[in-house]
Amino acid sequence: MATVMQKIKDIEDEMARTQKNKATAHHLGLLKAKLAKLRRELLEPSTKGGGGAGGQGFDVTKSGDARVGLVGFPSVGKSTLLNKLTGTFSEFSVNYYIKAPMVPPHYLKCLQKRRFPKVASYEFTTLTCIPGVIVYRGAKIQLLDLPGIIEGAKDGKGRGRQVISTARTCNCILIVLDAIKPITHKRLIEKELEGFGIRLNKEPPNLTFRKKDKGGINFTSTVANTHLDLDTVKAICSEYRIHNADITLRYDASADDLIDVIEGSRIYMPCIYVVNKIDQITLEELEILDKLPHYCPVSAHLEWNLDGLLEKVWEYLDLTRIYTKPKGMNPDYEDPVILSSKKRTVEDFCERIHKDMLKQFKYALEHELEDEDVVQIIKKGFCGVSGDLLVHNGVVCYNLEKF
Ligand SMILES: Nc1nc2c(ncn2[C@@H]2O[C@H](COP(=O)(O)OP(=O)(O)OP(=O)(O)O)[C@@H](O)[C@H]2O)c(=O)[nH]1
Ligand SMILES: [K+]
Ligand SMILES: [Mg+2]
Repeated sequence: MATVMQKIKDIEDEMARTQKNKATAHHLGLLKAKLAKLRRELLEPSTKGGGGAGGQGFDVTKSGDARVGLVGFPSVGKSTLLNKLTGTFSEFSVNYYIKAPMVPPHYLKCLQKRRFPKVASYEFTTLTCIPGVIVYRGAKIQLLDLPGIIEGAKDGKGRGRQVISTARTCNCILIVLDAIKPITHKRLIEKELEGFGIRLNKEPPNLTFRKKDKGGINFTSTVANTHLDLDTVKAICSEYRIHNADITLRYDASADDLIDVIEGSRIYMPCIYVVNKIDQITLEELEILDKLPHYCPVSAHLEWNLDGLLEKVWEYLDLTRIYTKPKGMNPDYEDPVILSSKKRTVEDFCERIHKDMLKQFKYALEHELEDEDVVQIIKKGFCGVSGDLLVHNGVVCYNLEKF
């Protein structure tokens, strides 16, 4: 019997042979669905087809407000970059904690155990996942240096699957590229991540897919669509043994988008292409790189543009800083509470600082907080305090005192 790997290869070959046109669209859709199913099979730890590390990532405790993973081919400079970022920005980095008066004990513990990844000219210098932490604009950002991956990583080559499984747990991925290596490397790494269900710099498909008991496949679209027709949609659904469903597109979705929705478990993640070793290229080449979307050229070794990179990471993480203001004191601008921009209601804020606090609020929980808002928490007694919302010069106060 053909292995899963062989089946995947056969389908990929057939897709490459098949000309793309209206007549073959539904057949290609079917092949894509088959491929997605086989890839999932490969990733499930229980199946025999994949071998290797299954869907398990490295065992590194998540810490801080956000996690950023460095992914790339061997020897592109991932470890150099991590060392420089956590070393150069010492006022933001681990040293900060040692000087800071209120070092959370678990951070101290992880600092004492801290290792710096080894840098060397040979490939596969880093064989495990090495975490580092920086503090940037008050946010604790965990950086993960990951072993180099090679083509075929998602299918079990090298430590690739472990690397990509770990990448799935990140809030942002840095694909590190070598400025003097072929540009095709970018596409190869993207393919490896995509094969593992990671979608880069992409919003979740804006389409609804609702299974039902009867009525067949009902396909509607609110916009003109160029990729999907009823035949293709039916072919994809039949591959998943779905015979009754309502599908509504609100944009020009592709067969892959529909498959992503049916498969579920896709992760939509911001990604920055960090082109390293720009000390090796000409100014003209650098100017071209600088204009490409999502690119950030750096030289880790010479520490060029590392501040630019951090700024971009900050932008892509899209975090919201909320300062707290103890009663009768100035807001604490040193140690903000960090929220994701997608989860930043007062309720989310309370949940972050204390689960119990949530019970004490009755009002204002739905209010969305803005970056650099100040929140004053005034607690009184233990009983059901409720809140009055005051917004004053961009300062948000929850005045609970009068209750
Ligand atoms: N010229 C130049 N060389 C660099 C730069 N950054 C890293 N290097 C060199 O590239 C080589 C590989 O660096 P590493 O940091 O070990 O690369 P890596 O991606 O962690 O490699 P693996 O762990 O093996 O996957 C080393 O010889 C570094 O000195 C840079 O900005 N410019
Ligand atoms: K190396
Ligand atoms: Mg390394």
